[in-house]
Amino acid sequence: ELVNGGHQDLPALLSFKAYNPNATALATWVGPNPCSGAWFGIRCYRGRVVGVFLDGASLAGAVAPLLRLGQIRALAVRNNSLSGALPQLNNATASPWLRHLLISRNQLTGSLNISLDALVTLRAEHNGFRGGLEALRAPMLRSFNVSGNKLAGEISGDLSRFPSSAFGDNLALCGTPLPRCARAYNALGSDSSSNATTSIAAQSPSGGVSSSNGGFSKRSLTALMATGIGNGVLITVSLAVSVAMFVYMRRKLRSAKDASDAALCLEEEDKRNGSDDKCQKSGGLVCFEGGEELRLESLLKASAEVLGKGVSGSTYKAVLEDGIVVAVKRLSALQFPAGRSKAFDRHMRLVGRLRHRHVVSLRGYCNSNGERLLVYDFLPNGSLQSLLQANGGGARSLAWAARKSILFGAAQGLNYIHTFPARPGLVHANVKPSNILLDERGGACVSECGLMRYATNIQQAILPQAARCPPDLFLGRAAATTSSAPASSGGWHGYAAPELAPGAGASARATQESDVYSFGMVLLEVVTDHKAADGEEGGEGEETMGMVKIGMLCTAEAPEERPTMAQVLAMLSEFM
Ligand SMILES: Nc1ncnc2c1ncn2[C@@H]1O[C@H](COP(=O)(O)OP(=O)(O)OP(=O)(O)O)[C@@H](O)[C@H]1O
Repeated sequence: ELVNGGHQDLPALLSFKAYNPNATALATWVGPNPCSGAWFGIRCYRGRVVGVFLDGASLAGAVAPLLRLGQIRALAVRNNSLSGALPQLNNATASPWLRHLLISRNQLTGSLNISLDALVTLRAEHNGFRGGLEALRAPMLRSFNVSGNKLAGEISGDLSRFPSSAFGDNLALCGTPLPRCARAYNALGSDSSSNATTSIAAQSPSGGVSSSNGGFSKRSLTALMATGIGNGVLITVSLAVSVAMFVYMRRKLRSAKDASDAALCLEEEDKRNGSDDKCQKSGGLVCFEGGEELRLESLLKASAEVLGKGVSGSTYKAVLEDGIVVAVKRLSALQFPAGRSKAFDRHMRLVGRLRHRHVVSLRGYCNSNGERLLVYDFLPNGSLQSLLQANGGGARSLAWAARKSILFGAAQGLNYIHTFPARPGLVHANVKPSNILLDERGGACVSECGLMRYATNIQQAILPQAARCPPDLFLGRAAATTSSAPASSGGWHGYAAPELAPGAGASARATQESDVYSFGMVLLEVVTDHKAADGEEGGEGEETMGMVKIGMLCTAEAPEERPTMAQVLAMLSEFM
């Protein structure tokens, strides 16, 4: 590491320090050897600097010198005042080992001209980057966000696999996962057009329509979890558990050499040494693809609001320190008692692998001390339930094309789940409108795959038999609502298949056939609600009848008579 008598990485670090001669964070950057162990925020490996961790250190100047460090693998300088352009980064100009580049919330400008084979994390949100994304090539990228910049142009190729929240609030980005470039597609109808390109950061605090206490003021997730929503006994227990977990995690993190370092799972990656296992232990949180940056500590500290409470638990919208928004589901201790932990873990690891544009991605989960938290992508446009419930004719204004698109999307998501290579095959087990969420474009995403198979007291939540008839065809909205479940109950309601009814026996388990039944119930509600509200237009009457037929097939009494989701999808595609 010594070149001409000096440490090879010294010039780059001192160039950076020159911008910040009086910065407290860099006060320890003195002496000839950055790897002496005394330099704050520096991580070395075999005598070379491999990590620089200076988040929130009130630093100014250019980031370029740090990117000249020849062996750097992780650079985290979020929440500073760094400015100037990001240099062109490729395997010749930058460290070929650079895996994590976290530069969000600075004042960086210029274009994102990056072509790095090893790059896994690129967090560049909330800067002033301009231009397009065509010069961004990083085949290994798993965690990515460029929202809140001034980017424009088409999102194409590999980058399209990231969620729309990764691109939001830019000047003029378009193409999958954002609306098409030529003309913004708006599946939700006229009123929601402004939502189509809204960034996570710019969303309304209530996250669009939700079934819940919309006016809840923002508080930390720990505080909200501790307060609970309506369960006095759980307050103390959850507070104790949360505080215990928090303290435990803090101690663990403090013992680490550098707290920021922990955020990158760097050590784990070094240990795994190229293993392609995508799950990493991240401070008590098992994280999956796209959730690598999640830490339990920051989750618990996140500002949060209640989205709603169902039988399986409570769901919160949590805004993390770096502006990332996630939905955190805290499973009810009653429904998910501590036992069967291994089976639960196995299931979650499987669900964490589901990646489909019509399935809400699980980014991580935590299962310890009886506390079970699931972290999902936050979907900003509420659920199908909230759409159908919207009063003042809101549901009726949902265009026929949008209804078909939501059903088609949900069917694709379910079909993906059913055909996912797993033994035994995956079952959703709780298909209902509140578990069909809407993304930025109004596209449907199926949420909470398989959770209910691990609930133990679910029978208590089942509504009376009377609530389980399919909604009467062509009834008005009010009548249809009465015949299905009270939407706010959040329980296992009228969408569940008859073979799972109370009294069917403890051994009655949800199956792919019962999922098809529930989907059929949802379909009938969506289709008949429209007919009652809007009257016929063009070929819609015929289409309605055709769709109703599909719904009736799905809701056949005998499970074996129901079509598979693949068949349902094929039938639905006739109408798309
Ligand atoms: N990932 C998410 N993004 C945005 N909103 C969500 C997300 N997950 C759930 N929600 C919303 O939060 C609310 C509560 O959801 P939750 O899953 O806790 O209850 P539920 O679906 O009503 O009942 P159940 O417990 O049976 O699933 C619902 O309105 C749901 O649409």
